[in-house]
Amino acid sequence: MRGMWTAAEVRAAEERAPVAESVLMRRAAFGTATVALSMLDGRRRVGLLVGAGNNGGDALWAGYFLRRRGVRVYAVLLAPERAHRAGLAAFRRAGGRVVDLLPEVDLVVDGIVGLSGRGGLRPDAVAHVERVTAPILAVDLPSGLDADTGAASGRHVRAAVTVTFGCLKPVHALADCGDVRLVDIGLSVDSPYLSELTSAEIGALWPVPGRSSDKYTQGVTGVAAGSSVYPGAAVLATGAAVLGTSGMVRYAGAAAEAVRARWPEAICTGSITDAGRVQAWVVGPGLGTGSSAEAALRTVLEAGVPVCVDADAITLLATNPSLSDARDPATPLVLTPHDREFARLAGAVGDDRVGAARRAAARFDAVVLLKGHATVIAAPDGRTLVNRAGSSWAATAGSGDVLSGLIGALLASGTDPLLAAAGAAHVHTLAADLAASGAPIPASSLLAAVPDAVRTVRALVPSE
Ligand SMILES: NC(=O)C1=CN([C@@H]2O[C@H](COP(=O)(O)OP(=O)(O)OC[C@H]3O[C@@H](n4cnc5c(N)ncnc54)[C@H](O)[C@@H]3O)[C@@H](O)[C@H]2O)[C@@H](O)CC1
Ligand SMILES: [K+]
Repeated sequence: MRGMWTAAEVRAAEERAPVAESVLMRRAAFGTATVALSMLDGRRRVGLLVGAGNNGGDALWAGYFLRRRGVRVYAVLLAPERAHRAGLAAFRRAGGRVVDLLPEVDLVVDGIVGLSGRGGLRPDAVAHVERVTAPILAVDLPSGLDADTGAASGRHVRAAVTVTFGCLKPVHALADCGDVRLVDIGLSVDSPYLSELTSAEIGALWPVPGRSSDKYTQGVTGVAAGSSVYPGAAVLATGAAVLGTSGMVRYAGAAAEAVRARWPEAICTGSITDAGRVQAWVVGPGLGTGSSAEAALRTVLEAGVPVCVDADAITLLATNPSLSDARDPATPLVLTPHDREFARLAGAVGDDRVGAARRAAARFDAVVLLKGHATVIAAPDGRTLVNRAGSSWAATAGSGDVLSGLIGALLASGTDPLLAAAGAAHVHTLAADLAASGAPIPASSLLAAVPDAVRTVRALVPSE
């Protein structure tokens, strides 16, 4: 698990550190210089863009270390009177040159602004950044991005590599920071604000049958989805539940014929009340928002088993909040909104996607999976995970139906709801990458790649 901490948490850790800020800065700068040398690969000209604070200080000290390795280093000071004094003195002593405009260089170090950055790049910084043709190494984070939210409220630096210190920050998973390198500077931090599971961890949590397993061991997933207008959503969600685990799947709804034709292994009925026992329900994809859909949602919420509420069922919950009263508060709920569904349910997402998901998770006492290129998954107890997509191929019609089917299958297996949602999101994006391999794909191809994706993450699990 890779943890990420907010700017405030990093500052608190800095204050607790047993060494002075200047020592931390030199460690950070030495790490930056080391990464810069690896990027230079023998070339010898570096430019620094230096802002007003300690981020610029890191860059200047990195320039000092680079000078000691014989690199020619030029620095543009964006706020000369506020440039880090000790860093600038060391840089000059070592033979670094302060210039008005960067000459042609092999690498540019972005020390414009770091953890304290607010808003996008200022116009003077934009002018310097726009002239850059060399790869950019961002110090701590690409300037112009927000450390905690990854949001770009204006122009920002596009970094080939970001070098960060002590611990990762949310921006490193929520925005494009290029290749992120972490340098240990001896900070100690508590439990993370946001975490990302590794593929091997997803592989380890994925339910697989043991020697004594039967079709019930991994639970029975119920799928209440689809309608005569949208039978495809039912076929996709049921298929994902079928392929996600080796547990059994029951489908209940108006698309029973279509589901039976595609997935003979699913047990199909026309109504939820006839479906029999399940260990988790998926409700919503293609269900519609009429009275029968509302009745279906109410029935599964009353069933006393974990429920994944997706698509139309989210809209129903948003328009009729009293439906939540049907739920036994002890049973887990997973909500899987995209931004528009989230807005109906809990107000506009805004720039702070992690904060928005966390607030909604607390308010609805549910795991909230907020879809995006970086999908944020928040649990009511505050644990928050992020799943980064390797590509955007999963952004296609029907893709969400596959995701909710996978979540349902993991919930039925008894997996912790936060991990069920995060595990499903991970396998879902991986399946999209595997299926697409560089070309657009329909959701049915994504679905067909689910076994390959599960195999891929399972293969990474270290054998006992
Ligand atoms: N906190 C820590 O533990 C450590 C921090 N270090 C460095 O210190 C940095 C944080 O330094 P500071 O808190 O001095 O702040 P920054 O260097 O991030 O920002 C400095 C000042 O720039 C101004 N500013 C804000 N937004 C701006 C924008 N969009 N454009 C231009 N100027 C803007 C503000 O006046 C701000 O106080 C970190 O990102 C990291 O690089 C490292 O030296 C290692 C240790
Ligand atoms: K920076």
